[in-house]
Amino acid sequence: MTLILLFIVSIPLFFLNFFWKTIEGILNLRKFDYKIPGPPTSPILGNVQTFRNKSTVELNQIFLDAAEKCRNSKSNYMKYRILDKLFVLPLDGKSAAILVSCLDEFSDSPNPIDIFPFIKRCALDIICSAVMGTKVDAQFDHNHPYVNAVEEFSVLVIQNAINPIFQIPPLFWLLGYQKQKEECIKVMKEFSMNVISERKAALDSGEIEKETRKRKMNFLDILLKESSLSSEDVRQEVDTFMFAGHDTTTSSVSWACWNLAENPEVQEKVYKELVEVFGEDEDVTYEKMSKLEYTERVLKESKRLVAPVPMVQRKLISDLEIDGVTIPAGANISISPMLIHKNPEVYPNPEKFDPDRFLPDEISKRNAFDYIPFSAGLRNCIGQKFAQINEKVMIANILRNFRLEPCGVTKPALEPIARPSNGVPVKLIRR
Ligand code: HEM
Repeated sequence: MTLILLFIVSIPLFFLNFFWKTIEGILNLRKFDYKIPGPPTSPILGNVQTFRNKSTVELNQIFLDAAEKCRNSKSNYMKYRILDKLFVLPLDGKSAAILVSCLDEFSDSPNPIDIFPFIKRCALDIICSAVMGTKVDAQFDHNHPYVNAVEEFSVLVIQNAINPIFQIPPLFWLLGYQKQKEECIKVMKEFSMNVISERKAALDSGEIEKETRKRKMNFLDILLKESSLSSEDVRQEVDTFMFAGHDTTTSSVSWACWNLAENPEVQEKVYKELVEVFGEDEDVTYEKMSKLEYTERVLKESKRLVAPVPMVQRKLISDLEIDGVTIPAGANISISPMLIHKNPEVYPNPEKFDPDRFLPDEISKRNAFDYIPFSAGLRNCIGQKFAQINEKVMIANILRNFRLEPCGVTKPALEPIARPSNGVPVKLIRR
């Protein structure tokens, strides 16, 4: 009898324990509710109704937790030094060339092909070799355990951000997602840890020469040189770069392809520029990339039209007054590059795709904060130079080989990274 009683009492306690964090979070948020103008919030549910299928308060929390962790990381300062080095890595023209050969199979087919997964696997290959100095060959080996784990985990993170059901730990667990998440993390951790240990051993034994002028170092080598970092610190940094780098680049290149497909006259101008700069020479060099001025404007305009990171989050450390409304210190706020980029006072006819908005004269008329695809301030994107050069390499390879024709419709999904909801459905016409 006592056992049964104990069992009955323990069930609500068990659930209260699971829910406590959620309840605490809601109570904390409600402290600020009444001071902030905007859609009314209901008890317990808060803004869930308003944000359902759009963005969520939970989404904010995920970003805030990540930012908090990063802020406390001891290698934070170091990242800024690494940035320059990451930029001078040899260009990865090989991965982009593989992308072309993978797409070639579908060229001139009467059926449309979604090129989004191809771009994603190429971005993963590029980032893996730049960050870890290793190959996962995602473009060939679609069943590579690391690649599968990264993809599965990304889906779970997105679901976690947009689906309030995922915020209820017992449900998350009961539906089997917790186990799936843990397995993905295990595979990813083991993979990066193995790469780190092997690289460390090779560096220590002299099998791979330490920093030399001949061999440009990858991100992992630079981290391993920092004696203050434990292997776990290094792993966390590597994983951050992997995750911050590959989905964002995928989104950006995908939208550039889509916008080019939808704007054939712009696409032809890019192709003309590529022919002028490359001629018959296949080699991808920094010099050639710097000459692709029109292509650069196209990529910038594409990130204006669809910001790959639609929102960034901050926690206010002091009161902030905007237009006579005070937002109190401690509030979580979202800043939306997506909305800022569509301000008609700054960008007339904002839905129009017009790369000439990024001619030097036009840029000089605007405030620097009118265009923030990589965010702004101290915590802006650390990989932006690296990202921009790789975007160019991928677009140059695709467009030199294919003409893109749009098929169907695709829209930015309201997720932490603006994935095209319907992929990038195009016809590939061989040049
Ligand atoms: C087109 C591609 C990319 C876009 C649009 C993009 C955009 C962003 C944005 C908006 C942030 C948030 C900053 C904030 O909270 O204010 C960010 C952070 C970050 N990005 Fe990128 N990113 C891209 C590619 C990359 C790449 C390729 C890497 C690594 C090689 C990278 C590494 C990072 C890191 C480490 C952070 C966190 C910085 C910090 O917290 O100090 N990103 N990125």
